[in-house]
Amino acid sequence: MSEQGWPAPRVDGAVNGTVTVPGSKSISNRALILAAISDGPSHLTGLLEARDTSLMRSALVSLGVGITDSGTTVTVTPGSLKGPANVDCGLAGTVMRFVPPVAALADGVVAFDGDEYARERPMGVILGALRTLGVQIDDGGTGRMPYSVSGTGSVRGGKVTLDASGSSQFVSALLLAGARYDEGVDIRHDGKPVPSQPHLDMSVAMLRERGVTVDDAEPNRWVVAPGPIRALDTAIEPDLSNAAPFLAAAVITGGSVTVTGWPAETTQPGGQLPEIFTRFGADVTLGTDGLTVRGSGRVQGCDLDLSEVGELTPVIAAVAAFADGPSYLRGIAHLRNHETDRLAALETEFNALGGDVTQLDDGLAIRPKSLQGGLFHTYNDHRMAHAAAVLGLLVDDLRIENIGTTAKTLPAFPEMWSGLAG
Ligand SMILES: O=C(O)C1=C[C@@H](OP(=O)(O)O)[C@@H](O)[C@H](O)C1
Ligand SMILES: C=C(OP(=O)(O)O)C(=O)O
Repeated sequence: MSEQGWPAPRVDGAVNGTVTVPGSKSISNRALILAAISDGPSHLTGLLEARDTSLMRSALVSLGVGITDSGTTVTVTPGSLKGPANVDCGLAGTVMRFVPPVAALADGVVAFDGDEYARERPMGVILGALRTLGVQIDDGGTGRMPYSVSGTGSVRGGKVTLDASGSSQFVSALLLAGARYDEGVDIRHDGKPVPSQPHLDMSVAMLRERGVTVDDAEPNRWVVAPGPIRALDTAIEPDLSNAAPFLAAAVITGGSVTVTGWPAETTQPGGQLPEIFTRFGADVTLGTDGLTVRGSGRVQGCDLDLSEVGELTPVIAAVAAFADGPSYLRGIAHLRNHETDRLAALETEFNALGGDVTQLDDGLAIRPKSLQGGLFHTYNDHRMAHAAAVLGLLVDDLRIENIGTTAKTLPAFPEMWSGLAG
């Protein structure tokens, strides 16, 4: 199977159906982190069960946090944080960036490592910021994995200036733990714009829901007051970014797909999917049964700024490959720092099927061409696999190398996809 790849289902008509996706990765891992450093036990329902959340759970347990399952409820009980501990980050940005600021509150040494490619993902900005806030860190001067955090049981905190143009996760990481620092945190961003604004809003909203005072009124500045984080029983929203490939199937085949449980309001980047798919020419409605996307049978080329919703890019690129004219996806230079260099990977893999994709300084130009089948490489990137599956609906004999990489955020993806399109 691995050399041959997973045969992507090919359809010769409209894809129609209803899909229920599990919990949001980004909300799940924030809920786990915040519960772990809050003032009492929290009960979480709808928590995502996938590689990234399992790595987060193991990391927190290794620091002394209690996490137990009872039916569909996960109970997180804060404990006194301590090392020594070893944290496996896998390829999860939310683990490699969000856990070090928490480990800094532990008493003892916490060592971090991860997948081979995790060593390529930038860490220097967040490690440097933590040093400024009084934390001792050893990364051998590399600004990358592996690194260790030597905690003393408390962190001074205070003012820090950083360049978060490479990833919003550098800011979110400090926001999530900052209330537990003696002086809180006062973060200023200095550099090109910070991407992924919805994810920053998500961090701020989840802190406020737990009684933390966060001032983000001034652009590029976030001030978190020191104080307790209240425990909170909460239900996690479905992962709207993981809903994207299923909805895209309707857009490109002229079908109709409903995703259940779509929130009326959300801080997830997927909240922008209705607008994006409308731009491509689909009809989108939000009803009591969920969000329904209906393809019109025609996909319009688009010029889109995806800087706020970068993680949606691979699936959007796949939709653009079937448009009636060129598309330009902009504002996403930071995707070169994701699970793989997504701009290079999309260019290489689409073009290997006969496509015409070129990298821009900050994005991709996609000129639709007739595609032929072949083995699509995923580079251990779940969203490359989603993009390939979308292409495979309308391309003969497309095979996906390492479909198992979808386990990062949606282990059931192959069965769910076959169920909808097979
Ligand atoms: O905070 C988060 O949960 C995330 C922030 C974003 O990171 P970048 O700002 O690095 O793109 C996003 O792409 C990632 O999938 C999840
Ligand atoms: C960029 C992503 O993940 P991570 O949380 O590992 O940065 C993603 O899921 O698209």
